[in-house]
Amino acid sequence: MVRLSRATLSRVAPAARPLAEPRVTGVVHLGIGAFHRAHQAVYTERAMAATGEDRWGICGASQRSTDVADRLRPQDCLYGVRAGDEVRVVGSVREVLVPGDDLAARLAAPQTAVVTLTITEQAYRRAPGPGATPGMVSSASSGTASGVASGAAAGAIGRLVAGLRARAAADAGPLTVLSCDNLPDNGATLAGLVAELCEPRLLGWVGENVSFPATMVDRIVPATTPADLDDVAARLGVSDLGAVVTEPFAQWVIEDRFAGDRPAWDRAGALLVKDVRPYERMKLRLLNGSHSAIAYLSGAEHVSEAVGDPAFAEYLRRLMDDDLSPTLDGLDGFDLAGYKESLLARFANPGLRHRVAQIAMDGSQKLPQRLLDPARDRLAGGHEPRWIALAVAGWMRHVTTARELHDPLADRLRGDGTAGPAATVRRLLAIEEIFGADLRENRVFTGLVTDCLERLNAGGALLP
Ligand SMILES: NC(=O)c1ccc[n+]([C@@H]2O[C@H](COP(=O)([O-])OP(=O)(O)OC[C@H]3O[C@@H](n4cnc5c(N)ncnc54)[C@H](O)[C@@H]3O)[C@@H](O)[C@H]2O)c1
Ligand SMILES: O=P(O)(O)OC[C@@H](O)[C@@H](O)[C@H](O)[C@H](O)CO
Repeated sequence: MVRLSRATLSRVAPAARPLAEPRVTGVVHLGIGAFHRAHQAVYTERAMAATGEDRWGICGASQRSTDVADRLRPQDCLYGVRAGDEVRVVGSVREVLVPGDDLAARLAAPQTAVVTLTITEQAYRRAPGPGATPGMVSSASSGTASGVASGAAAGAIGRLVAGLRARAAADAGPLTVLSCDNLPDNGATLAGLVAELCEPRLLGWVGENVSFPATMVDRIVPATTPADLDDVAARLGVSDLGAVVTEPFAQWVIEDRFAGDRPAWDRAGALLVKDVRPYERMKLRLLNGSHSAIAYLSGAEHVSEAVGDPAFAEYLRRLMDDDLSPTLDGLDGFDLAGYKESLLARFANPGLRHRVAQIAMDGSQKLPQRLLDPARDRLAGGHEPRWIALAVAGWMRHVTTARELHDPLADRLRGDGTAGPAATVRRLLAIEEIFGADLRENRVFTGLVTDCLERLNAGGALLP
């Protein structure tokens, strides 16, 4: 079958062709994975279509491999997004850079006004040790602020800082940097990590010229499978190695604090607000918290199968109702009950082959914001977060028994397989990077997690 490209677009049904054809690159994106292609790139294309502007083309940068570039470059960076039964070719991406390409030059270009990032939670991790560089876990000892300045060896945030340095030198104007990763306070978190890597003069320039608004992003985008590619090709009539499959739902809430110009994302359905935090907590705790519970407790291969089991769906309801939603505030007038039911319906979507193994990855970087912060809130109010404790016990069982463990802390998480539940809980709760210094001291929490792990190991029922 002929490959998707500008030259073969005429074979695609008119209704499935791109909505916009940008002529200028105004956005640089770090970490051009599946999520960016199905979320920010779609909003950006719709924004251009709504305004007629053609200056918000995207330059995507792959940080770690040439895979996405190898797929998209032969297709003139066009790719299909299938949401439900609808497939459309997206035209907002203009260029994909690979490691070694001059990312700093793109960040320093005056027409670049916005940088977006989806570099995964672990890329924001502060590696242990003095002078460590975020996203540089394995080479922490060589990461100093001046080492980052030299560029190539540093992680994604180091490369962003190198770009900011080039932009400051070129006096290329203000820039907005938007973290679109599933982290609490993602804007402030990123700003803090950037600040740690800036020398004083650059820090002054960043303070005056760069903003880091917080964002809440939502759209379930599983990793694309070969079957997805076949399906999209059949629907488009051309082969497409960059396709992504997602759900019809999409949400983007952005703190309205831009340093300069931006695409009209509000015209594409994004919500620009003063304070993202209530939305961000709601989504990280209810959606992502439930996702992690599914990943460590359900035993299913895909999310839809897990929620198809009525007993497991009931567990998720109790987790959300009893332990997670009571920790949310600032949502007056918002239909929280409707939101929770809509999450279960989204999870049940049989068209999304969302593997629980994908969600289970890097749990040490996800648990704190998804499940441990709400557990703290409940404990502080004198409540027993038993459903959260069950999910945490599920994670403990996972990290101590998984044949392959994908986690930056894997070496510290694996056990020798001989310890009993109480010793396992004690050992894992002592990892401060995950549990802080407080949870291991909390008798209620320790007791709940130990009971749950005993029950799980004994093959006990999830619901008492
Ligand atoms: N997929 C979703 O449903 C979804 C929804 C909301 C938010 N997100 C956010 O987007 C992130 C990426 O999801 P995805 O589905 O695109 O994943 P993906 O695996 O398709 O892409 C991940 C991208 O991040 C880069 N990356 C990975 N580790 C990195 C590191 N240490 N430093 C720098 N870059 C790194 C990869 O090179 C790749 O470009 C998630 O971790 C999450 O924070 C995803
Ligand atoms: O993408 P991660 O690895 O942060 O987490 C896995 C899922 O929980 C997540 O991707 C959700 O699908 C997404 O956050 C929905 O908006």
